[in-house]
Amino acid sequence: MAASHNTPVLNAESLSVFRGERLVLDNISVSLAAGDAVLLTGPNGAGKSTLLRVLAGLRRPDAGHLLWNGTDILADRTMHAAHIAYLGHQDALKPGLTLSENLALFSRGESPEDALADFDLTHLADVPVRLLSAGQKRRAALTRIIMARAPLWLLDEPSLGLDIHSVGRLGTALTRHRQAGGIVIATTHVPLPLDNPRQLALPGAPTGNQALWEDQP
Ligand SMILES: Nc1ncnc2c1ncn2[C@@H]1O[C@H](COP(=O)(O)OP(=O)(O)OP(=O)(O)O)[C@@H](O)[C@H]1O
Repeated sequence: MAASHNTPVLNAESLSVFRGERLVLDNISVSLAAGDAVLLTGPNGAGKSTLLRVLAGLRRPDAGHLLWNGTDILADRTMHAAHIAYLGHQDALKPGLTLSENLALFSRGESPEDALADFDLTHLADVPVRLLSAGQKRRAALTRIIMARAPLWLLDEPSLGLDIHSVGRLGTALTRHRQAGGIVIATTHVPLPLDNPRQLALPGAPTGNQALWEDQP
């Protein structure tokens, strides 16, 4: 079943974020409407994952505004959580549960069969996730994204560890999501199977004192 969304619009306006004492994101603005896709690129440490986490409402920006259909995301992060499907570097699966059991945790009432088939995982449905390979786990995490039925996909290096066939399946899922009115924002260091994405290139760290780091969520 295709997702259907009411012409969502995401506006990020003049976002700035410090990590430790370093300004990682400096006055970043981006606006996306239904069907849009943006690739976040830039060198290691440029702030791509940080920006995704801010867009997901998982981290508060130090300056700027974040609006979903004109409403401040930070005013109601629980509400925003229903709009997003977030794929981080970790696959966020419970290793002791089977693939089906994991997906049941994210299901909004529908069976996982179609989403499992989308990533050729049907034959692994009853296998505990701890026994899956890295690429199989990544495919499982992408299956979870599909099952979230959320309009805004925030994907941190979604093709990491995928074989060529799975990259093709990812492309199909991305296209279908956009055709249904969804939005995709993805970080990547490699080409992704996305038609006509816009690109937001983050410049990366200036050379300078990096000894000011402190651990932050
Ligand atoms: N927990 C943390 N506490 C403080 N600073 C952090 C923390 N995690 C990351 N940083 C810093 O924030 C900056 C941006 O990191 P981020 O992970 O967003 O970069 P990235 O562009 O996604 O990098 P990569 O391409 O390596 O995945 C880096 O300089 C990093 O050192």
